[in-house]
Amino acid sequence: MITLPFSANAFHEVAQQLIAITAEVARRGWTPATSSNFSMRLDHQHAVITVSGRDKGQLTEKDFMVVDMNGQPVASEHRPSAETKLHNQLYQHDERIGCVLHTHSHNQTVMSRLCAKRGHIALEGYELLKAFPGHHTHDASVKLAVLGNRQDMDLLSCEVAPHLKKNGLPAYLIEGHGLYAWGQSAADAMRHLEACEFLLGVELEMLRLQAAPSPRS
Ligand SMILES: CSCCC(=O)C(=O)COP(=O)(O)O
Ligand SMILES: [Zn+2]
Repeated sequence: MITLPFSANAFHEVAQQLIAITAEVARRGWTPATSSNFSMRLDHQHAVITVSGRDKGQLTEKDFMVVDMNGQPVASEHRPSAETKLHNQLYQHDERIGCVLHTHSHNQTVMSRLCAKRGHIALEGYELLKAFPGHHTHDASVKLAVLGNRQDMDLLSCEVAPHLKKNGLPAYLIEGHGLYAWGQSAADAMRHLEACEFLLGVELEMLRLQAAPSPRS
């Protein structure tokens, strides 16, 4: 009998939670063309993450695997997500982080390109800011960081590191790429992802309306 260095029951439970969330995220169209990746902390030393290259709208338990906190596969022949390093960076940054969701929605991609030079998107005056931890009023201004994209995950994680030190929103955008959002639980991470997606959609709509000729002119 093979002894696994993690609990098979815990893997099953975590994979089922991720399957439910990813099916919903994919249904909303935020995971085109096999993009996106999803993970949850399994225990102190392990995380469950999507296998690289899978259609994220069709995930079953076979599309998840376990990695250690250095991103090495554990008891799996599969290749973990190409972006495993960014997930592990978050788990190592804060022991309380339990789930990381990465998506490539239309709104995330367009807004990341429009705001890349500024390096952030200011979100102000929205009741939905209260979806983020520590925010109790619409009357606030928070910055969603927009980081430069890189193919080298070591370099990309270096872009991310200063953002994590600032203790800002539990999310960041990568230019022309997509959004990372996280939380203590899968539900928290999903709430943060949904709030970012909604607010980016509203900001994009406002930019469109400001650019359009007014109906009276
Ligand atoms: C086809 S999208 C390019 C890779 C990417 O950005 C992504 O999110 C999916 O990569 P993975 O290795 O996790 O499937
Ligand atoms: Zn990606």
